[in-house]
Amino acid sequence: MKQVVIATKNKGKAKDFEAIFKPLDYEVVTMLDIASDMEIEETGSTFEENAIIKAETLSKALGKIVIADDSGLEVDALGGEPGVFSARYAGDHDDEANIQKVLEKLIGVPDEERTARFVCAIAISGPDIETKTFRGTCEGKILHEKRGTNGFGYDPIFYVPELGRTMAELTPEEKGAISHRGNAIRKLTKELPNILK
Ligand SMILES: O=c1[nH]c(=O)c2ncn([C@@H]3O[C@H](COP(=O)(O)OP(=O)(O)OP(=O)(O)O)[C@@H](O)[C@H]3O)c2[nH]1
Ligand SMILES: [Mg+2]
Repeated sequence: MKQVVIATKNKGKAKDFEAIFKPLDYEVVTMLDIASDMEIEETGSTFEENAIIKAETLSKALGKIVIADDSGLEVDALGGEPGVFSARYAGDHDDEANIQKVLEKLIGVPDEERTARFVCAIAISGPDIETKTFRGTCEGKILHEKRGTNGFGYDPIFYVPELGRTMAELTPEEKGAISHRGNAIRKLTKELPNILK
């Protein structure tokens, strides 16, 4: 089976990528499998900058084509926070603390003003290709409490109006069909023949 290497250590993202790439006959390999000791500092101020840092760093280390994902939640009533700091908003990769911080900051904010979006920047980098990025988004609303147990991060408080469910109430395949990550990857796969030529 063909392999796709993803510069991530996030198990939740890895599952999302598997749901999207398996139907395309790709095996997903992540840093958890091949570079678990490697730390990549995310010093960028945009999702795109961080995705490029991750893709280029791992690609140079492996000498292979690598895809990276930098993503996060933008809450309108919080001026776009947590944004690029989504993974470390309250505690480093502490999903529960991060969720509670968003919910506390939104106390008193009425439903119609709880609009938000997930953003995902995918970067692809490789020895013989020019680094490129693709952005996918997914619009939704922040609930007052958690619902559902699938997914990761802020999924339990992110309500998708068109589906009447939170991201954490979707299967990985349902999430991939509408998510920021799925949308960014679909843009990438459309361009892949031009990138790899
Ligand atoms: O509910 C969510 N559903 C999603 O689909 C999603 N995508 C991103 N996020 C949040 O944004 C951070 C990314 O930060 P991030 O891009 O730096 O990734 P990360 O540090 O977790 O892993 P890595 O890929 O950098 O190794 C994550 O940790 C989450 O808090 C999501 N939350
Ligand atoms: Mg990260």
